[in-house]
Amino acid sequence: MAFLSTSVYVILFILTGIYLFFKRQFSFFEKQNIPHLKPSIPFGNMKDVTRSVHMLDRMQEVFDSLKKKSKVVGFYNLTDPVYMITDIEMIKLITIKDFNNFMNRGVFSNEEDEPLTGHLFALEDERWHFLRNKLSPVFTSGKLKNMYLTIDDLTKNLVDRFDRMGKNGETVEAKNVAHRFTVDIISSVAFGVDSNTLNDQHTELLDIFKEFIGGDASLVYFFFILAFPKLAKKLHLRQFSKKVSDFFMNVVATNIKSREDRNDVRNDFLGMLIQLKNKGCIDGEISTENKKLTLNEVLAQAFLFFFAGSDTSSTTISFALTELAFNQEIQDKLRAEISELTKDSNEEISYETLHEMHYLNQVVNETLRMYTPGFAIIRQTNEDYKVPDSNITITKGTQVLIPTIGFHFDEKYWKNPTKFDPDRFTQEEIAKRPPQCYFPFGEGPRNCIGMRFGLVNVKYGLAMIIKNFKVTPDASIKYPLKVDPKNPQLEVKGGFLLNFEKI
Ligand code: HEM
Repeated sequence: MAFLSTSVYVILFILTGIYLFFKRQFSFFEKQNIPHLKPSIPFGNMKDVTRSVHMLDRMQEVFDSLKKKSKVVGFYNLTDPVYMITDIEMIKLITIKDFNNFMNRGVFSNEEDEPLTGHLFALEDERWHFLRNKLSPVFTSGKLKNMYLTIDDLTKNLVDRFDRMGKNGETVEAKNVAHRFTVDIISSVAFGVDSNTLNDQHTELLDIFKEFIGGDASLVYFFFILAFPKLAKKLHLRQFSKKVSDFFMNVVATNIKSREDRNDVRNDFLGMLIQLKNKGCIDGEISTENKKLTLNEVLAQAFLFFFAGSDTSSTTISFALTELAFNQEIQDKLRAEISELTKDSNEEISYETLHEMHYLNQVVNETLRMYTPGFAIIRQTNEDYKVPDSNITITKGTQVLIPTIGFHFDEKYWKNPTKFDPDRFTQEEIAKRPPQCYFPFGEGPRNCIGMRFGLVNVKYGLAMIIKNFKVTPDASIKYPLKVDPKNPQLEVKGGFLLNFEKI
């Protein structure tokens, strides 16, 4: 009997402790008098996210409900309070003017246990600064031009693949093919591996990618690590499974060694990373700091390029193709531009010609407005930050979230924002808007380092497909397109099912 009553006390004690913990966590914004949506125990503002609501839609909902109340509002990522920005002037302050206070993202990194987490996206302060300086020359347009031949070859494989599937009368899941295309490009230039997944070879890379993204169980794990990076590090949690880490470390380290043994010097990403490891600078670049990269630093960056670059680019291609399938007049106009600019060049698309395709640029910009793969930007404060012209102070060490998707659909800047309309991106229309309302690649010194490379992949892939095929939607796709809430990336519910008829 005495044992029973002790157990009841222990249970009551634990339950009271849990209740007080949630109460304290969820009073954060109330105490600061910052507007927020009521959190629910235990998920905060993340209730139903990954089940019936996509994270992107939840951010949009919070942004739309609170944007008129304050330029900074509250959002509970599970129990972790995060400040959400709803004002474009604040974007400029956080990402550019007061960058030194918002240099970091405060995301998980644990190089000791897991060297691959020492990548540019996660690194902080001086380590980030050092690597960003070292890596920036890798992404200049001159270097990109050197890699264009690789992209060119693989784009032809992409057309062949669609052609084969089209001839068989198959409806194609476009993301599956577009993802193989971007995986082939990035594994070639970042790892030195000719993966050829477009021709169904080396598909273990695709399996590893799936494992990296994970299923439902790992999504909860993913959000836990995102919300509590310091605790996750203390608990020695891994961000990637050992299988994923071992695979990449082995593949890339083996290719580095093989290139070094053969004295095989190339100008692709891996080649330049090897130069940074062995000499501390890239051939032909002037560097004030010749400190070299370690092997682990090189492996972590190659790993990041693969994951940051392949899915973002293939998602953009897939949404663009699907919108073009539903908007035939836009597709025809785009095809006319491509045909006009390639008629004197044996139908080839050179690097220079690609950059002359202004309507293609508009189509891609509009796709990235509506279907932004990086639908929010994260920063973390180093010090308390007083928000100008307000009573709000952003507390030191908390994260700040800039919901890109909220601004990309804000009627203040975009008329009829749910309509796919590339004409929003003519020079005249761009000049009518404040530039800060559109930022698919982030903003400021910590923006996307791979933007040029990503855009070339997307544009070249799209141009070659539209030049060669008439794309139509499968009857099963619903329009307007809805993203699948169960998928952490942006995917159409049911898949990007399209038909490709050779022209
Ligand atoms: C359509 C394609 C892409 C989109 C939409 C995209 C978007 C983004 C966004 C929104 C960020 C965060 C920026 C910020 O916080 O201000 C980012 C960061 C980053 N992206 Fe991309 N990205 C794309 C392609 C690529 C490619 C191809 C690579 C590399 C090969 C790449 C490498 C990176 C890296 C390394 C960072 C972290 C930069 C830093 O913290 O200094 N991305 N990207």
